[in-house]
Amino acid sequence: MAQSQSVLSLLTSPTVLPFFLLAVIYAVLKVLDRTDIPKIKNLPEIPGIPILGNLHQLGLNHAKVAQEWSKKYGPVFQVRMGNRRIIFANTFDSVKNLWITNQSALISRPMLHTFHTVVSSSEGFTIGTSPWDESCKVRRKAAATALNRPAVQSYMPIIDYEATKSLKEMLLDSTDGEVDLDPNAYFTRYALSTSLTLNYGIKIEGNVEDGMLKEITHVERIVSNFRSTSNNWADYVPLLRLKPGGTAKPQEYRKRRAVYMHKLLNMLKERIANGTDQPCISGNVLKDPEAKLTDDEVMSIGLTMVSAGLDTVPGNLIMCIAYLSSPHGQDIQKRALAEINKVYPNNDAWERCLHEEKVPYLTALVKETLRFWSVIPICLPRTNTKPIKWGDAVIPAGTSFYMNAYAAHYDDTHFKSPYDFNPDRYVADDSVDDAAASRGTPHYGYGAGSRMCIGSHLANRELYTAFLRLITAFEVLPPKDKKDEAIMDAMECNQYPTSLTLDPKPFKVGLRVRDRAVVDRWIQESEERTKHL
Ligand code: HEM
Repeated sequence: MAQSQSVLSLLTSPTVLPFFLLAVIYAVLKVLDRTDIPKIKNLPEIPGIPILGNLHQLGLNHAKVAQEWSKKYGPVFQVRMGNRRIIFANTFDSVKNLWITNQSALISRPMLHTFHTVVSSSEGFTIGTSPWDESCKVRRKAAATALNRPAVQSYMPIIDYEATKSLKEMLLDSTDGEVDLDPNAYFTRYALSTSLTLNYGIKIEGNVEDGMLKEITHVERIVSNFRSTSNNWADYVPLLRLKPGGTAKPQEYRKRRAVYMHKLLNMLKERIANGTDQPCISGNVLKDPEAKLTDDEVMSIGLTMVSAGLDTVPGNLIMCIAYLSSPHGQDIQKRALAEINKVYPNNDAWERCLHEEKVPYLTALVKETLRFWSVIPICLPRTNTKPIKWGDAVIPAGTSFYMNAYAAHYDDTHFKSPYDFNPDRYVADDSVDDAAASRGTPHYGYGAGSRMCIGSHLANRELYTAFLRLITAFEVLPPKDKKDEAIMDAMECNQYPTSLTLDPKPFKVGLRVRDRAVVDRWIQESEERTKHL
């Protein structure tokens, strides 16, 4: 006791105290400054500062800043985001090497504080946010089977119904081209209602003002921001988690999400009990005595289905429509219509597109949209379960990897004139210089490798059908008022550049119906075909 008192008085004596305090501060800084993975040898590192690392330098637009850094530091480099070491890959070939050549090692996902600990504390994780384990494997397999090519073909009546509903509403709301429209809400409903019908057999019955549509869209958008790799500094700097009230917003949105997720599942369970349910993915799992999925796993598939296509499908659709309204977009529409008419001279494309994808230029338009607009500029993060070699560097297991899909999509060593919107780059025609892009991996819009998007067949069919029907029904024109014009740049058009998925700034387009009588007939035929839904 006497000894510890004398140590205390020595430490607090005026000559020793300043040095003691400095030593304490140094020790605390050393602890706070530690990273999950030590500096990796033989891999360029972006110079940063203690504790924050490079977090502050990455600013509001990580994809752009990292793209700039890659010009000086090379395609792959390490950064420190607070206490995490992250590998950024920024070119087409470096992504291919890490994500595809090393796909068995790069199979897991890191956990981030805001999303995994706060937002997901009750309803669990989606498939796309789950680290790789037995449960993730089972859920991914169940969802992938329900979203494979033949399964998606059987869902085409739903896409027929939803595409018709949205285009009909746009036709009426634009009063035959007099009123310019923001296409966002129409295609958000298209994507969400399709996913809900597939998963729960429940569709959004109302128009674009529907309450459930608005609530799910708003909550999922905010939740997507909590998933963002750049939005939440508390994910990287643990000290910030102590900030009073810091988790209030994530918790509020967790609760709001829980309300509709449980409501949807309970509605389905009730319908199964009454024998009034429609065939659907969660229903199949709930009714299958062989299915070995727990209630939490069924909830996880539901969460995945609700959220996965909600920003991504409409983001691509509406930004392509934005482009079509531009002066160059007028030429693209003319070319697309000519190609459609060539394949379908009898005016039956509206119906035939449900069974086949026979217009290569439209398939190319879908691919170019996914590349050009890069709606997930920094792909969902990965972590490696085994060491990965990059040049002379060995990246240890457990390191986080961020794919800069935006930079890879605008990599001029892979794409000719990447800043031009040019569907022809994906038309398999040898006269086009980078037609090679149409073979192999065309783009990273759906990610790459072992945890690539499993909804890509569904999304491709949703995009192809909507584009074909839109272009055959309407001329997409610039808005009458210049201030309503969309911004034709994948980064500048984003109202929240820190969000995980592109959140387009509002804009409007004009829609002039090509032939009202023909479009009315197509709508009527679709409504007749899908009246059982
Ligand atoms: C145009 C629309 C879509 C885009 C651009 C898109 C994009 C992506 C991307 C970039 C990833 C991460 C892949 C990776 O890490 O390599 C992903 C994962 C995923 N997507 Fe999509 N997606 C779309 C639509 C959908 C739809 C409609 C569904 C299902 C209804 C879906 C289900 C999933 C799932 C389950 C994962 C996680 C896969 C895993 O972690 O193993 N996606 N998506």
